Amino acid sequence: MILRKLSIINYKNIRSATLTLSPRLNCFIGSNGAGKTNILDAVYYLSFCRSSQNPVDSQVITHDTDFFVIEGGYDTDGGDAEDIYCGMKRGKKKHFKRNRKEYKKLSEHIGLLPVVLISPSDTFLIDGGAEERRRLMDMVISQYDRGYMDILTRYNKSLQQRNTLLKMETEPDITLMELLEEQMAMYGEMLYQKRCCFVDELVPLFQRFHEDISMGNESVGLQYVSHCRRSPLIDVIRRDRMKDRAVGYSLHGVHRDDLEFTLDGHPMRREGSQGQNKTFVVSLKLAQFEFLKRACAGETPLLLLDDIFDKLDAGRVGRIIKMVSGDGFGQIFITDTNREHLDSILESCSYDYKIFRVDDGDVCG
Ligand SMILES: Nc1ncnc2c1ncn2[C@@H]1O[C@H](COP(=O)(O)OP(=O)(O)OP(=O)(O)O)[C@@H](O)[C@H]1O
Repeated sequence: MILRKLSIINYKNIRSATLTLSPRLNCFIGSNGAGKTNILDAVYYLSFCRSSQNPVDSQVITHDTDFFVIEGGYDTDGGDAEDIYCGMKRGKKKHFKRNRKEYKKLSEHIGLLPVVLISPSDTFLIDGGAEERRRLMDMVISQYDRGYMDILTRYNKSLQQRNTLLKMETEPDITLMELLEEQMAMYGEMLYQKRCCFVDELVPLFQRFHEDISMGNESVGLQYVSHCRRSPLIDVIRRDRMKDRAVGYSLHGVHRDDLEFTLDGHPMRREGSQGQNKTFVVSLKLAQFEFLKRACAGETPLLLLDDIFDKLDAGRVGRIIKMVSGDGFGQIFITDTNREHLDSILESCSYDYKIFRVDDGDVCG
């Protein structure tokens, strides 16, 4: 997958930019706050119909303007051209079109343009709550499994309805409670199976990348933790109905799933230094890239590398540079404030590249 051309109007601090991109390597250089991340975020938006940073669409519109437009011209690995348009007026619904035809449901678009973003906020995967790690699983699986989001939505709906019953002051309708529990168990087991398959395939890829970047200096682990592991989900949900009534929400189910990260057998969150945490999440995201490349019928995802070298020592930076400039990766977008890192990438790559300078929202190629 190649993004040939990107046009942006009024997206955050980028007022107007039309970029003809390199099919391999695109570097965005500029000082802090210049708008480098905003360009990568616009690319992310075209794949996920949302910003990676801001869930409120109206907030991505440039402050004193009342609409934004992002357009991308793509070539798939199969040779098809795809023109994707997204536009929104302040206070109105957003429009998302593929080859000039508006989507009925945005979920139909997810997965068409696989993308992996590696950014400084990825360390939330380690420091943040289980929700961050579940979101990672959901985001990756939904890119190659069209039915996944639908099952997740059905599960969440049953969960919400059950939680409403649990909060009732009067005794809830037992037949309805049982029905909702059966639905939660059915959709929950389906999500569990899909998450298990994903994690089983991801772990060896992750460990290989981690070993290459850290030169085997650290031993890391990643394990999927779920209530489904213990016994059938229906039993787990029903067993604690009284406790659930006391607290007013469902204590068990795949909405409590987590990924456990370890460093030399200890929890990563307590144990890892900033550089070790960064190495962990970069390896995890590169594994996600490799996984998606295999899962998305050979369509190579775009790789967005936002300021990834911070906190890493020179050896690790060098090994990551060597990796991503190799043949296994497709089109890359990379931001940095520091020319030095980019120069070493450019030295080690023998292929086409483009450098864009970003200054206060203006982009020059
Ligand atoms: N809706 C908006 N309208 C106008 N400007 C915005 C909007 N949202 C964010 N910005 C501006 O975008 C700028 C941040 O851009 P961005 O995160 O792309 O910077 P960067 O070049 O990646 O910087 P760094 O090197 O510090 O990561 C900030 O100055 C912020 O005020």
